[in-house]
Amino acid sequence: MLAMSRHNKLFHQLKKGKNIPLTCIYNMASHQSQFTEYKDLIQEGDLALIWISRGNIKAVTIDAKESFNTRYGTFPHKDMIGKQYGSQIAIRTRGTGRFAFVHVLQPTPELWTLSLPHRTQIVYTPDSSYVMQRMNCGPHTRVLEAGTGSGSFSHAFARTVEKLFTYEFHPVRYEQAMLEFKEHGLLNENVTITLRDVCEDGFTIKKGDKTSATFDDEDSKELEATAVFLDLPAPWDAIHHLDKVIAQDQIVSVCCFSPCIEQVDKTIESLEKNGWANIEMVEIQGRQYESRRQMVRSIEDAMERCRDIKRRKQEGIELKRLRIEAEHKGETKPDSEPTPREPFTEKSKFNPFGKGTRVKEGDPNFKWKQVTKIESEIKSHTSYLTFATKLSDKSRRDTVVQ
Ligand SMILES: C[S@@+](CC[C@H](N)C(=O)[O-])C[C@H]1O[C@@H](n2cnc3c(N)ncnc32)[C@H](O)[C@@H]1O
Repeated sequence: MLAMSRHNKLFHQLKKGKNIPLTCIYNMASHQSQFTEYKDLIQEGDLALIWISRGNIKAVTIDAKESFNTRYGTFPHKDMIGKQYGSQIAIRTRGTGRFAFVHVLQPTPELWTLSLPHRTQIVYTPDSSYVMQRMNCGPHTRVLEAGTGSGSFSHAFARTVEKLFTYEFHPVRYEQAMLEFKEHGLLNENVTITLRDVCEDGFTIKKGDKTSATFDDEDSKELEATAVFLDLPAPWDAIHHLDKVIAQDQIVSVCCFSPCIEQVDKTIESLEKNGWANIEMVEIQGRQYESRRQMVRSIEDAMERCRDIKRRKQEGIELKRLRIEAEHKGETKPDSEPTPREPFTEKSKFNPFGKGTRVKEGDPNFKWKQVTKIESEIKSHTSYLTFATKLSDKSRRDTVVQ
């Protein structure tokens, strides 16, 4: 059995549609976020990501009494405790007695994106990293995100920005994301999640709303957002609500993530109508670049190749003539075959244009240059990214200018 933390148990209950009181979520043992604080050693209670193979990473809560099961065998958590994050843990496999191993990794937003439980489509790192740098996200950025979905992008924002206000209108997804953020120590840090249809009701967070925000004397939260990320089916319906909640005296960036060009069209229309500027649409296309060595060929090689073609042609003509003659004489084979050709070059019949003896890439007997080969297929298109900026208060402030 996989180790089942309290988090996982609550998660299962949520999946079965059971109502879990918020107090229960809040009372869960809170700890510092492993997503923002790095540590060296694996400890009891840690959230660890177990790398089994590329594309197979599992999240577990380390518990000395539990084990991590794979098809190759069982890895007791107690063998992991006290080891450095990144360590390889090996066991003897059942039956064969050979070794099987996993690596225990510290959670990062990038690894979480690869291992999280999918409740929706998610934003992957090639997009999220580009969006964050385009919107100049840093330790002073205050971000509005809708919808939260599976919380993939929320984890990346949470590591970088001052404050993240994320909104989700699906009640079960809201509860699940809230639970996950709490478990990952993000609610204590800089993340607020609110149950909200942002297209209908905008972004303002008030006392009495269903939200993880806590209130002291104030009736509503001051959002003062400087960046907005909308991953919604109809972002154009949310844009007119932004004026109330974005910073007035700073350049605010917005990015809308939409899979269809028709959505981009409607979004741009709404951005223009609501006074957003510098509108630009970007598509991220991911390709693998492979570093290879290519043989450097000289003019002499090319000439030798031409001579070789000519020689082969003449040999072919001669052979054909001999065969016709043999046929006339009623023989099956010609009396004589053309004399064998000379080797192409001194380097043992090597033909630098592909035919003949194969040469291993990098063979020190030949000259090579480093080249890049790209995959012809584009794999990672997920959505179009529409960016825009807005500066609401354009008045000159002499104190700042002086
Ligand atoms: C594609 S998912 C977002 C995935 C997220 N960006 C991630 O990386 O995990 C879109 C989410 O938006 C939510 N949503 C759709 N319309 C909404 C609205 N008007 N207000 C708030 N959330 C909404 C959906 O319930 C869904 O969970």
